[in-house]
Order: sequence, then C-alpha cells, then structure tokens
Amino acid sequence: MSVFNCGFLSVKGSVDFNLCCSSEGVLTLTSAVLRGSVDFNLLLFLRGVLTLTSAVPQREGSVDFNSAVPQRMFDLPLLFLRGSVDFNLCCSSEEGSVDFNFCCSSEGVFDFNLCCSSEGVLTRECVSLNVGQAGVQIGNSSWELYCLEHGLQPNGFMSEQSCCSSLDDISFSTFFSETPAGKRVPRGIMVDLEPTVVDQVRTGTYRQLFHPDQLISGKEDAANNYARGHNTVGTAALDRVMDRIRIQTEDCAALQGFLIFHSFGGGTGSGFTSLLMENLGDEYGKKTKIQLAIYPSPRLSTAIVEPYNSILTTHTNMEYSDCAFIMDNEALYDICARNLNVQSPSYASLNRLMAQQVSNITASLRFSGALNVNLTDLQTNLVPFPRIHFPLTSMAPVLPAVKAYHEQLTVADITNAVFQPGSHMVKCDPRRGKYMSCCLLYRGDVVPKQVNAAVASIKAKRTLNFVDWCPTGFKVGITYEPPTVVPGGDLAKVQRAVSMLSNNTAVAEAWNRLNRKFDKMYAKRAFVHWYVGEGMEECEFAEAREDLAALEKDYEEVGGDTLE
Ligand SMILES: Nc1nc2c(ncn2[C@@H]2O[C@H](COP(=O)(O)OP(=O)(O)OP(=O)(O)O)[C@@H](O)[C@H]2O)c(=O)[nH]1
Repeated sequence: MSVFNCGFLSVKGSVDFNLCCSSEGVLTLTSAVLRGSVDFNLLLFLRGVLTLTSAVPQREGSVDFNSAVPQRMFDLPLLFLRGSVDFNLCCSSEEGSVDFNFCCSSEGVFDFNLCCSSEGVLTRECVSLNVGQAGVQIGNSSWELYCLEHGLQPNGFMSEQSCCSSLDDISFSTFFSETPAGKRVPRGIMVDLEPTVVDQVRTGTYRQLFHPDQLISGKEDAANNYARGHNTVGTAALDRVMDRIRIQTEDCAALQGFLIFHSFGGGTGSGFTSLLMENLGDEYGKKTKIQLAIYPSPRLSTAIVEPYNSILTTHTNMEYSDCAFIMDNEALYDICARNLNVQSPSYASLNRLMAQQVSNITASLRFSGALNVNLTDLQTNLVPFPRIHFPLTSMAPVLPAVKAYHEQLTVADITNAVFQPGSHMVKCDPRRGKYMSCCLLYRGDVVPKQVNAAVASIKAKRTLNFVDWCPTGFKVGITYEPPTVVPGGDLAKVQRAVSMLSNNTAVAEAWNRLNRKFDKMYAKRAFVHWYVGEGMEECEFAEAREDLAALEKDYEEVGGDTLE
C-alpha cells in the first residue's frame, strides 16, 4: 500500500484542489487534519463506485459533503473509491491549513494527480542548498534561469514587462520569498568551505538577488577529501550553516523539502553534504530531501580520489536521502558536444544544460499547470524501495540555438527522443535495464490527448522492458509555461519540451564503474592515509564499499523475474 501524503498545505483565501484519480484499484482517503478555521467542501464526481464506510454504505453518482469545521481536528470518513473517480476539494479559509493523507492500494494502473487552481495562496516551499564549487556553480545557472522564467531582474524585482503581463500565478513563491518592497529572494543558501566560488556570486550579475547571509564561505577547502568535508573543516562550519538553513525554513509556511545540489567527487560536495544530510535528517526528518548530484567523469575530473569520495558520500546519504538524481558530467559533456555542437564544452555549458533539466523537473512546483506533480508525488512514484532511489533523467529536445524555429518537434517526436540512450544524463543503456517507473514531465504547448497518444505508441513498440512486478504505468505532468532560454546560451528556444525521470535498473552500470575504480585504489590502500589523517577510520572505507556492493545486488534483485 503506498501512501500519498499531500502534506501540509497552507490555505489563505479560497483554494480549489482538484484531485483526479483513475484507478482500477482502491483509494482510501484516510484523514484530513485541519488547523485553524477552514471551510471544507468535498465534492465527489464519480464515474465509478464510492463506498462510504461510516455514513452511507455505497453510492453512485455525485456526492456532496459540506462541512464548516471550526474545530481543530477533523477526520474524514474512510472513502473507498473504485473505478475512475474525479474529486474536487474546495477549501476556503481566512488563515488555516490542511493536511491530507491518501492511502492507495492499487491493483491495476494507478494514476494520481493533484492540481490546485487557487484564488488564494497555497504555499509549499522548497529550500535549495547549493554545496561546494559544483553545487554553487550549478546554483548560479539554475537561479539565473528561474529568474528569467519568472520575469525577475537580476536584482530580484519584477521586470516592467512582467509586471504588466497578467502574472497572477503565485506558484513561484515555492522557490522565492517576497520582501515588503516586492523583491523576490531565492529560498536557499549557497555554501562552500573556501571563498573563491561564493565570492564570484557576491560580485557577479546576480549579487543583489541574494541576502548576504545566504552566501556562506569558509577559509579553506576540503582539499578533495571527504573526511575534511565531513569531519574537520566541515564540522567547524556546520553550526553556522544550520543556523542559516533554519532562517530559511522558518520563513516557510509549509516547507515541502530540500533540493541539495553538490558533486560526488569534491571534498566539500561529498563530505560536507553528507554532514548536512545527517543533520537535516535529525532536524527535518520527515521533509523530503532530494539530491541533484554530479557524478565524476574522468574527462573533467579534478581529483584522483573522486571514486572514494563518491562511494563514501553515497553510503552516508543512503538513509537520509529520499531521492537522488545523478547527472554524469561525461554524459552532459557528450550531449553538449553532440547535440549542441559545442566543441570542448566548459562547466558553464554543462551547468546550463543541467539547469534546464532542473528547471523542467521543478517547473510543476513553480507554475500551475494542467497535471501538476509535487515533490512527494514524484518520490512516491519513482522510489519503489527506499534504497532504489537513483532515477535516471533525460531531456528532449536539446537543440542548438541556431536551429531555433527551424525544428519544432511534435509531442510524439520529443517523447520518442527522451527514451533514447543518448538523451540520458547518466552513461548507461536503459535498454539493457528494466524500468520500475517512469515520469514524463512536459512543458509548453502540450495537451493531454497528444501525450496519451505518444505514450500509447511507445508502449505499443514494446521495446521498453518493465520489471514484472510493477505495472507499466507512466506518470505524466504538464506545465503550460514553455521552457525559457538564457540569452547567449547554447540551447534553442522551443515551444515544448519533456524531461523524463525513470527508475531503471541500468543505473547500476554507473555504480559498477565507480566501484571498480574504488577497488583498484583501495587494493593498494592508496591515498587512504589522507582520510585517516582527518579522523576517519579505515573500516569506514570497507563499510561504504560493502554498502555499494549491496546496492548493485539490490538492483539485480529488483530487476530479476519474480518466481511464482
Ligand atoms: N557539472 C559541473 N561539475 C563541476 C563543476 N565544478 C566542479 N565540478 C565537478 O565536481 C567535482 C569536484 O568537486 P567540486 O565541487 O569542484 O569540489 P568541492 O565540492 O568544492 O570540494 P573541495 O574543492 O574539495 O573543497 C569534479 O568531478 C568536477 O568535475 C561545475 O561547475 N559543473
């Protein structure tokens, strides 16, 4: 039984939620906890059968509950829904909040979508944490793109053009807070143990976007050493960073979770991120923690010990991270070189490509849309077992700026393209693995009918292997806001795009590559003394490596055929 916890929704004014479920199974709406004074109106439009355990045993047709709820707690009756069910929840409140929990036990294909059309304010904030050089630089590219998408100038104020347009969609407040003067400030912090990279933000084009307290740097880096980031240098910086994170989270009405950007290979990116994750786990246990992590590439690698750092950090984060999207620098490099005709792509090119992907993944959190997906939804759909939480990501189209307006691809074209191995941001062949789940997040000029046709044609080809214990369900999200491009960037402006997040056993190829590199060095105990010198025990290496061997085995097991 999977639980869709819609989480804690702050409601101010009148908010319409629209939940569409098409299920061949059973959906149980277990409880809604209301705080403050909330007018609650649950309308169910049924095409299937509704069983109400408490009041009416069974009803068909349209059912209307209406309940003004002054009390603090309110438990809804259990609802068993069979067949295809649309329901509409309307809440109107001066200032209240609602916590919905849905338990779903599904026997067949189960599609679950929550859309909010809100006249009031509905906030579910995400706090971004950009850690280490790679994390901060990717943060620069992402915030630059978000600002362009939301019509913000580098100083955080709306551009005149955007002010005039009917931008009454306030969904962006998930990622930006607003000062009384109307300035939008990113919800997040950037932290590095050394000053150079953060100083570039302090003096760069977007220097006014951030509050100075959001930019944190120390005096000395972690010298590519996980142990320095996790133990010595990192520990000294921890309290300051946690204090700044607390300031960000206290400013949220209903914190949804954290997005953590970092490299696997750097000492700060690996070690300090792990230290942060442990502390976030203690302090914000239930909040979603999603990592966006750079997987090292020998072509761009800055340190020989990156396999050590990668494996140590993956081991530590395993229990704290809900979901980790890995972006392989090698794969990003190849996409830039092949699709965008960039010769010898720089980090800037890689980061802009990655930022576009991150923007697509988070678009449904920042804009309202037809079929909206939130962080918890994504995680529930993508992670069938806690450890199997490393989905692959791919994106289409990736076209060079010169081809803009010459090649506008159809929904079917981009859906096909996103399944190609070359579109994936980790070097592995998804055709060799098996899919456990698949989310397609569309943007721009896309309508559900076209998506259904494209997905049906993909399924008909039967070239995708799904594990035999999971139905071949596709989760679809659509955000009408088309992708934006950075002026002077490599990417073409397109009318529509899609990003795919898929949990595929082929990602184990990436773990296997890292493990083999780790083994070669560790067989000779090469470089291990640097880690021991910073307070690590040698046995931590063996433990981490065993965990990663177990992870490879886990993927093998979930991909194996179920024996009757
Ligand atoms: N995609 C991308 N990768 C980067 C970038 N900067 C560094 N990397 C990669 O990140 C890894 C090195 O980690 P860094 O983030 O530079 O290091 P750090 O986390 O600051 O750690 P220390 O320097 O050891 O304190 C290598 O695999 C680099 O190839 C970047 O801007 N973009």
